[in-house]
Amino acid sequence: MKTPRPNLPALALAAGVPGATAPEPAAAVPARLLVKVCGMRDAAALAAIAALGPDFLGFIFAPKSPRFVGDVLAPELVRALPPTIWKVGVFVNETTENILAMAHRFGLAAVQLHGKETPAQCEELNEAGLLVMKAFSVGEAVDFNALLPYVPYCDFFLFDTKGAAPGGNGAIFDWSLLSAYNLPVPYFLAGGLGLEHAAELAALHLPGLAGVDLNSSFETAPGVKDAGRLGEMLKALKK
Ligand SMILES: O=C(O)c1ccccc1NCC(=O)[C@H](O)[C@H](O)COP(=O)(O)O
Repeated sequence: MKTPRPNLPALALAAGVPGATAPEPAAAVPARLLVKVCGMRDAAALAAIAALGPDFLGFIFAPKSPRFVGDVLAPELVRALPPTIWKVGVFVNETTENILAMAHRFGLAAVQLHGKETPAQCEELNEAGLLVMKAFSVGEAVDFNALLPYVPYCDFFLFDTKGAAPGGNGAIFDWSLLSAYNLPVPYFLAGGLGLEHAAELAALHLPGLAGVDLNSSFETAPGVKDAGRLGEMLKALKK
């Protein structure tokens, strides 16, 4: 059974995706940054954070991460989240078979590939009906040409700070590196984003920027998100 996908046209419009069409004027959302809260692991906070209305919630299925879902979070809790929120499984160099099994078990509508996944694997997952986000680590420079083979199979890219771990390093990178972005895939900005960046992010204009990814800066412990601080951030970003 396919997991129902939230309203992609409305999200695409919000993100300024080229060629996105309005589903109905009433359903169109004002232009604003999409928000993904990543690394959800704490059952106690899940409902409170979902109630804040993030566009995407990320669940990490990389065993080495301190935010690894493992057996900590019951699949039913994830499946029961409102259908308006995209449930994203975050994977690092996982097989397509295992990704699809987890997507089915947790009712995931989207996958974020945070390792060395190939365009062919993105294509397989896209053909399986999942929204595909491919993450790329950013150091001193970005070679956008290297991303070209991924363009046909990805709904979003995600640019994250290069660090010791594949993700969740809690450090920002030089966002001005993205001012030369010229590909048709919208992207999320990730890496160490915190409340202190809210005003700058709300005013940020970068080609292709669709949303922001929030993670370790909003935690009291790895995987334990602070709903109060996240609420403040969402409010600031939606102004
Ligand atoms: O967060 C993790 O532990 C993680 C581990 C392995 C792969 C990906 C991971 N996170 C994916 C994300 O999208 C994070 O939100 C992103 O890396 C930014 O995290 P942070 O720097 O903590 O804001």
